[in-house]
Amino acid sequence: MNWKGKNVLITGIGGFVGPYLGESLLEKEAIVFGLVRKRADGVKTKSLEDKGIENDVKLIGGDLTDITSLANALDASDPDFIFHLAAQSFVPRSFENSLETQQINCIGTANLLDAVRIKDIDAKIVFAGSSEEYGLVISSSNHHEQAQKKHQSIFPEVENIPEVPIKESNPLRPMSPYAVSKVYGDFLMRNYYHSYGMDNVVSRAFNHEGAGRGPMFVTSVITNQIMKLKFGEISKINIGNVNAFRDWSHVRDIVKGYVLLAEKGKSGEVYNQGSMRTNSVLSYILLGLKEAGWNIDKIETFNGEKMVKEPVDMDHSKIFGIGFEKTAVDRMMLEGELEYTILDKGIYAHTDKGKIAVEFNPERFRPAEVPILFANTKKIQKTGAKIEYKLNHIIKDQLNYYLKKENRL
Ligand SMILES: C[C@H]1O[C@H](OP(=O)(O)OP(=O)(O)OC[C@H]2O[C@@H](n3cnc4c(=O)[nH]c(N)nc43)[C@H](O)[C@@H]2O)[C@@H](O)[C@@H](O)C1=O
Repeated sequence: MNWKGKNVLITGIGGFVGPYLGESLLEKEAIVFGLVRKRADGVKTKSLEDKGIENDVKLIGGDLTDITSLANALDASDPDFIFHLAAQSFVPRSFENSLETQQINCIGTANLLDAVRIKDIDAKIVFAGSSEEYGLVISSSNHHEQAQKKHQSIFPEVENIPEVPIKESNPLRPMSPYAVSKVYGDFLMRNYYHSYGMDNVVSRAFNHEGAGRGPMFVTSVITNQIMKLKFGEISKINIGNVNAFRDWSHVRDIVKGYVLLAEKGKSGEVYNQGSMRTNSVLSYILLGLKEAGWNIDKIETFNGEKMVKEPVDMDHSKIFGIGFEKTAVDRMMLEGELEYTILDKGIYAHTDKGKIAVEFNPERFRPAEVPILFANTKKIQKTGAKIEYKLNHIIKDQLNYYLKKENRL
């Protein structure tokens, strides 16, 4: 498809993904408009400045919760395509500020859809849904059994049949207000397609990371702390639930997917976006330490219990099709009843440069957790989507970002 001269409106262009998408569409010679929230000191453009595209995108001040501002943004941009990325996207914040999340993510999406409908704008909309919509997913992994049992009471219809890798047809069992808000947007997009013939496509992207990822998300929390360790600014790693598994992609691969969905995605349909690999938070830490120059000999809990018999192959990208039994977390669970020891305290990673403490902080745990996410992306692959970045490339990009002192927090 030729993007030259096409008008594109990106909501949330000032966030993490928006600047990457804006940059990619500018390279294709599209005319990029971006909705940014107005603040007393003007519009927020730091993430666009970091990419050097702040003068190339046409910024429109507005707010999803104010339908008039959306109508104005549609007038100003006359879009052929809309990428609706704007959202309150941090899961813990959605527990603390549930209504704010519903206002922005639910009402905001409804406002955008209605503004497009009422103004009779002929634009294709790509909506940023989320893998969080799947929520409680049944895996065959032993160590998730406890978490699954605990939450099964919320979803009594759950059967114990493994559901990973997760297809688009998987039941949605959202586990946070954020996840519920994305289910709302996902269904409303499709409803407006069925009801009014609007050209709406839903992306359900699994976690995506890279330089500039918000500092509160776990991969930033980890890589920021690893670089601080490296420079002697802290002496240990502070983290929450290391047993969670996520399907982490590079943001650039997901952005390519968004563009392909705009070009080839079918209206009214849903497409997973992810890497088809899954790794634990603990693996991200260990792999991060390795990338930053530490060689890990063994891992043990603070109580001196051994967690792995030998160093683990920490890039699990090849495990698809085999199961997750070979990951560090699974091994430690298979070796004994270590779950509570681990969750309460922490581990030491013994390295060639001394031992590093990884402390599990109960304040970083969530009221409800999504134990595992692992994408089946066969559907989007038919549009030509491919994952190019390996996990260690993503980690390297993030470590390089935090190499700069001014980026470390
Ligand atoms: C696709 C989806 O992706 C993201 O949602 P998320 O998966 O909640 O991302 P996260 O990086 O905050 O957490 C990942 C996992 O890591 C665990 N974890 C442990 N320790 C810490 C910790 O210290 N901080 C954080 N944030 N998480 C921690 C935490 O409990 C969770 O299991 C958003 O972009 C969302 O908008 C979205 O749509």
